[in-house]
Amino acid sequence: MASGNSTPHLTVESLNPKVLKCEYAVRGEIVSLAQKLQQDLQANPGSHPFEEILYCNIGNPQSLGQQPITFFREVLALCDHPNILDKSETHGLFSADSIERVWQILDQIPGRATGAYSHSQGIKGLRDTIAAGIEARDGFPADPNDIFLTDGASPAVLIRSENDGIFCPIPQYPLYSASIALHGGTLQHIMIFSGSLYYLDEATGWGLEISELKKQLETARQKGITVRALVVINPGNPTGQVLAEENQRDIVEFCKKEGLVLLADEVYQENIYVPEKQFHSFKKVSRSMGYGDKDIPLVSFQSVSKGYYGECGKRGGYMEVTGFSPEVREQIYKVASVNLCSNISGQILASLVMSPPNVGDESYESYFAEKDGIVQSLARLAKTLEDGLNNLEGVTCNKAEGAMYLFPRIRLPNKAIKEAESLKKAPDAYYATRLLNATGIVVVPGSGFGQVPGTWHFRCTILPQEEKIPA
Ligand SMILES: Cc1ncc(COP(=O)(O)O)c(CN[C@@H]2CONC2=O)c1O
Repeated sequence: MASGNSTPHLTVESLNPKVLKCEYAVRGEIVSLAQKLQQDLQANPGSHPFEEILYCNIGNPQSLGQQPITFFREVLALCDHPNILDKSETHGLFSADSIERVWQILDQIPGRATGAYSHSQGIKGLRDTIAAGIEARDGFPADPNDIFLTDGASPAVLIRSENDGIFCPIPQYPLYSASIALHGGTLQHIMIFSGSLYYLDEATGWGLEISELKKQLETARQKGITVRALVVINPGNPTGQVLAEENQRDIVEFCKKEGLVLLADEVYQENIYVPEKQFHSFKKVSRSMGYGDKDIPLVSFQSVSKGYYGECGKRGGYMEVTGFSPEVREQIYKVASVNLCSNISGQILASLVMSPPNVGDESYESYFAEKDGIVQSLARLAKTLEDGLNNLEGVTCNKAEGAMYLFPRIRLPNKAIKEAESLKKAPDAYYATRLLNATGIVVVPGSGFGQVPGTWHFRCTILPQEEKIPA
């Protein structure tokens, strides 16, 4: 007898509250509205005061016309179809060094099968290549067994309970706040301490003041929160700053002294646009201070989604896990093994990103020309957009030293703020909605990243093709 109960078992109310608490502004309601406007334009051209939607909300370079790196794609294509490797036509279409690299990679894959599951940390030979690439970058040893290949830079955040805190920068990339919400921890914002609110000082280019970190840690402890890790995103998202090496040393010292795990998100390490800044990995900084594997727990994240490669959809990346006891390492491995392994194309791409063609290789000239062309274009875009935004009334914008975004501050008249409040919207979300409806440009409200109360921002990517930037 069918039960008379027609009440649906699964409702929003019965979902895991941690899921409801999780927010990710990069693809929030503004994007949903943009997709609706896009459908309008397709159905009724001329139905809005613009011809196209310009998605400046997400760091997705190839969706805006950036071309993939030829060498990387030649290797990926042949790895997935090795049957043509020996054909003469193939040698006419693919470079000798990409064919050579494919043989090397396939010899590292059991059964040469890119369709098979791999080791849960990723294919050992590819981890060897990545570790060698890290050593070449930093000048310090890297152990392939510390490398976990991942489907993108998805952090392994160590959370025990609601009273565990993770220090995240404000503004922060909402992957962290979302992940922490899902895992049930507390997001302990750097520079935000209860009572007197103090954030990263926009006027000093978003640097990390250690003195305030110390105060914040004290406040957290008084609230009974056990801060366990510090997330640093360098270059920064959404703020685009590149940390000075001195500042990095202070951060390492702070984590060492306070017993914090340092989570170094370095996915924009190849996105540096100003000559006065260079990328220094936190691994290199900590080792140059004499801190070895036994002295500081450090997890470094890299991704194939950013840099000059922009292979977001291939879902590749790694985390280098150092400084943990064998027992903790075992637990991290166990969690990684639950997902069996990351996708093989992403693994191959991660190894290519960390070991691209060298001077003298057949592909080097074309590889370097493509890479340099993309990085120089991004640098021009960052500067052009920064200047354009600073010329707008009521807008001020720090330069983007790196990464892929600008995070301008907008000064809104009280009338607009009142109107936003009446619509129960954050003023910068109201601004972003009005901007979208008027121009078709999609940006992310600053309230999705966190900001000093009473200040309003939005995040805009530097990714549209150069010819579109003047408009
Ligand atoms: C700082 C940072 N870390 C990690 C990631 C995750 O990257 P993958 O999972 O693709 O490796 C991103 C993606 N950036 C998002 C996506 O596009 N715009 C953003 O702000 C990021 O900006």
